[in-house]
Amino acid sequence: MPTLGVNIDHVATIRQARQTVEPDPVGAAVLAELGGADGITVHLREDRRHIQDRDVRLLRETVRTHLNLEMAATAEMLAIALEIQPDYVTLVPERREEITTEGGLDVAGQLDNLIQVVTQLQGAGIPVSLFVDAASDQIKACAATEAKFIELHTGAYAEAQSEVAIARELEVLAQGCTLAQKLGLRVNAGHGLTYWNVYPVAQLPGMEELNIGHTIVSRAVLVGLERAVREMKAAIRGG
Ligand SMILES: CC(=O)[C@@H](O)[C@H](O)COP(=O)(O)O
Ligand SMILES: NCC(=O)COP(=O)(O)O
Repeated sequence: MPTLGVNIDHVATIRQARQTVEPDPVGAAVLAELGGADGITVHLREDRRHIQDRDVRLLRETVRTHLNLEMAATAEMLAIALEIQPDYVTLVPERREEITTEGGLDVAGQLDNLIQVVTQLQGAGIPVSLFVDAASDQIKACAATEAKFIELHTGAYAEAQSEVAIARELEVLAQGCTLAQKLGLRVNAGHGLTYWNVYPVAQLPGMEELNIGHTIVSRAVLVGLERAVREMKAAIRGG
């Protein structure tokens, strides 16, 4: 059964709506861990629309499970990661105009750059995960970078409407999961997962960790973060 990385980006979204100091993502991480989170994930975006550098620095000191820093593969973010030393880094694509992450990282199209970034991070003792679509060319390119993990982008599965489309997208994820493991990659997944669609993804053989944020924070606004995390852990178990 996969573990749960709770992405607390959107706690910071509420804070940034007023450019104020609450709710504090650092406090949210404590409550998420009390609710059973196996890790904390934050996306330090180039535009700082939600998580701030201050949040990442404090989370490094306070997170008791593991801290996963999502970031673009840029010189700025590489320097921050090497300084703060998260438990692992997930390299994700970023476009300023996007509402949220729209697709997987094009590893095949920027292999030389990503090999350099992965080598520097893992050389500094920080394992790297690459956030990719479950496309065989992308997964093969991930293996070429010698990154330890991939994170399968579950957006297409989450957005599928019909039973046929859901089944098709789940099969794509399953094939990607199998190929990745054959190539020696460890497999995580995330993006758009909810209490209602998470269980089939959790069931994929070899799935290690699910990174889930928006749906948990959405529920937490109504019932509290500890309970929202506890209920997501149960949903992952099929409860
Ligand atoms: C990579 C991914 O799917 C999310 O973890 C990412 O954080 C989405 O960006 P926002 O949190 O800004 O929506
Ligand atoms: N990488 C996925 C993640 O961290 C959370 O994505 P979402 O659940 O907020 O869509």
